[in-house]
Amino acid sequence: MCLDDARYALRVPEEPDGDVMVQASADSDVGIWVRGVTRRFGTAEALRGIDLSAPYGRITALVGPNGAGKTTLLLILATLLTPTAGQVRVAGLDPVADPDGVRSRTGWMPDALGVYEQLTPREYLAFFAEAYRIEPALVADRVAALLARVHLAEHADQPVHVLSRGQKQRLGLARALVHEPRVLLLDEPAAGLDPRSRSELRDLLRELAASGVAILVSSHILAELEELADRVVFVAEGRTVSEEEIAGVSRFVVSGWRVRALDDAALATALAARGIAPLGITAAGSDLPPMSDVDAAALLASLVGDGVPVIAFGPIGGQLEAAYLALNKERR
Ligand SMILES: Nc1ncnc2c1ncn2[C@@H]1O[C@H](COP(=O)(O)OP(=O)(O)OP(=O)(O)O)[C@@H](O)[C@H]1O
Repeated sequence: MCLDDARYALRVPEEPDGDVMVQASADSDVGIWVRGVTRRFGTAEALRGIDLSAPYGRITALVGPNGAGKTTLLLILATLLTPTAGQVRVAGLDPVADPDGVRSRTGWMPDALGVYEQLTPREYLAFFAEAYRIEPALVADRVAALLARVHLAEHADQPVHVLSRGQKQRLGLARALVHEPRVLLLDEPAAGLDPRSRSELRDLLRELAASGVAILVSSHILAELEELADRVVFVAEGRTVSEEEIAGVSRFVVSGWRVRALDDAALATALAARGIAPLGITAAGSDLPPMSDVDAAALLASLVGDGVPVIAFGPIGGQLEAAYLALNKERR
């Protein structure tokens, strides 16, 4: 078990399940609200000015290169680090002034989960439920429901050390949910998960968002975040570079579009007739030069209208990846 995990669970408020008034604030309609946050470690500036919002009911992706400050920010939101300057509200509360209040409303899943290897998943979750002061009569049912929800019911009574990495990851998610948080912070939650587990994680996070939870998730797997998230916050060198709706990131597409058809010859003929020369042709499809969303939509419609059996048409590398690369290019 890592120290942060123990500190996090054990410093919880006296009555997290009670009707605690959420501190009124202009920003209490968003789960997470961050303005001008900086954090220094000695002379190193890990965060130099982060702004972001993560609304309730939505999944916000935190995207940035190695060392951008994502984990530092998540630790601040989880009350495990204090900011050097700036304002932070999590579930309407200030993590520095009211860390216990924030912890009672926040689920935190770090990238490397420390677990008590000798406990079983059932015992492990019951331990955290107790640490969060869940009503004892409710613990067994809540733990059983969580184990089923993360597909660990059949391993519920084996020691944690026999679980695979992916199964431990799912146990970590169950732990983050044990006190039914309103805000969920996930650092690289899909690391170590196989494709099926990733898709189940996606479904579970979508369900939680639909029930009103504000979710902030960092990951390097952009294609996956693109399917999962509603919004994205790009960070680099400790600063927010851009905050976007996923639906709007297509405006960043710079690297071109990829089209694939069941009939390669028909596609080649149709493109040539429109004066479009592919930049390259691979098994993945024909790579076309950059064009606007509107032009891409018109081209797709006209190819389909002419009977070309198109089976895929989209930005090369995915919209989020294209936006990420475009932003990095702008910055250079
Ligand atoms: N305790 C610390 N002491 C000194 N520097 C630190 C400390 N923690 C983080 N940093 C520095 O702060 C910067 C941001 O680190 P952070 O771990 O937040 O980045 P990240 O975006 O999560 O990176 P990654 O994607 O690689 O996990 C890095 O330059 C890192 O070296």
